Amino acid sequence: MAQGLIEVERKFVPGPDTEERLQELGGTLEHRITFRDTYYDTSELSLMRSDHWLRQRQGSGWELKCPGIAGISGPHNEYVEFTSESAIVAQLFELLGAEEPEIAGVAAVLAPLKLQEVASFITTRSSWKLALSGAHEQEPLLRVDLDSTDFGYAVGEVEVMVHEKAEVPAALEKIFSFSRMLGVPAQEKAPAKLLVYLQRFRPLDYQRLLEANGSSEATGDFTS
Ligand SMILES: Cc1ncc(C[n+]2csc(CCOP(=O)(O)OP(=O)(O)OP(=O)(O)O)c2C)c(N)n1
Ligand SMILES: [Mg+2]
Repeated sequence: MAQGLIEVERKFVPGPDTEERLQELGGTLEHRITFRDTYYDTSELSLMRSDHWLRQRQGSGWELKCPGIAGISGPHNEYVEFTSESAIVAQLFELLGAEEPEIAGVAAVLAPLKLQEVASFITTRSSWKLALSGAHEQEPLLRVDLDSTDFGYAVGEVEVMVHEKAEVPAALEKIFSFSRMLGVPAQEKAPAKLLVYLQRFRPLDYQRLLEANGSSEATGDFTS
C-alpha cells in the first residue's frame, strides 16, 4: 500500500472562549483561511459506506482518507490520508474493484469509476499551533482547527499527524490531555461537517450511511 500520513484527531464543540483559552495555553494562530471541499462517491456511496472519504479541497487538491487499523477506541478518529494523485487512484481502483489504468489523475478516473459530487461546502478555518511545554523538537505538533461552515455548523478539532502506527498512542495521549486543558468534556463527540451536511441536505444518503454503520445504528444517529 502506498505510504500516507496518519491523522489522529478528536472533534469538539467550540465555545465563545475557545480562542482565548488557546492563547492562554500558548497556542499561536497560524492562519485563517477559507476553502471549498467537494466530496465524491458512487450513487451507492460505496466509498463512504466503507469509511473512505474522497474530496477535492480548494487550494490543496485531491485527498483520500482511509480508516486506520482498528486500535484504541474512544471519541477520536484515526485515518490514513493520501494526497498524491497516483496513490489515490490506486486506492480507488482497489476499493471499487476495477482494473487500474496505466497513468491517470483523479479527475480522469471519476467518470469511469462512476464517482460523482455528493457534497460541496465552504469552511472558514482558524488554525492554531501548540508547542507543549516539555515536548521535544522532533515530536509531532499538536494543532487545533476551529471551523465554521457556510451552512451554519461550527466544529473544532485537536489533531496530530504521525508517520507510524506506533506513534498513535502517544499522539492520543497528547490530544486527550490537551482537550482536558481546553475544557472539552471527556466523552464529548462532535460530528464531522460532512455528516451534518448530509443529514441536512441529503437525508436519504445520510440514512444509507447510518444503515452501513452498525454502531451508529444502535444510537440511531451519527451526529449525536
Ligand atoms: C461518527 C463518525 N464521525 C466521523 C467519521 C469519519 N468521517 C466522517 S466525514 C469524514 C471526512 C471528513 O473528515 P473531517 O476530518 O471531518 O474533515 P476536515 O476536518 O474538514 O478535514 P481535515 O482538514 O482535518 O483533513 C470522515 C473521516 C465517521 N466514520 N463516523
Ligand atoms: Mg479533520
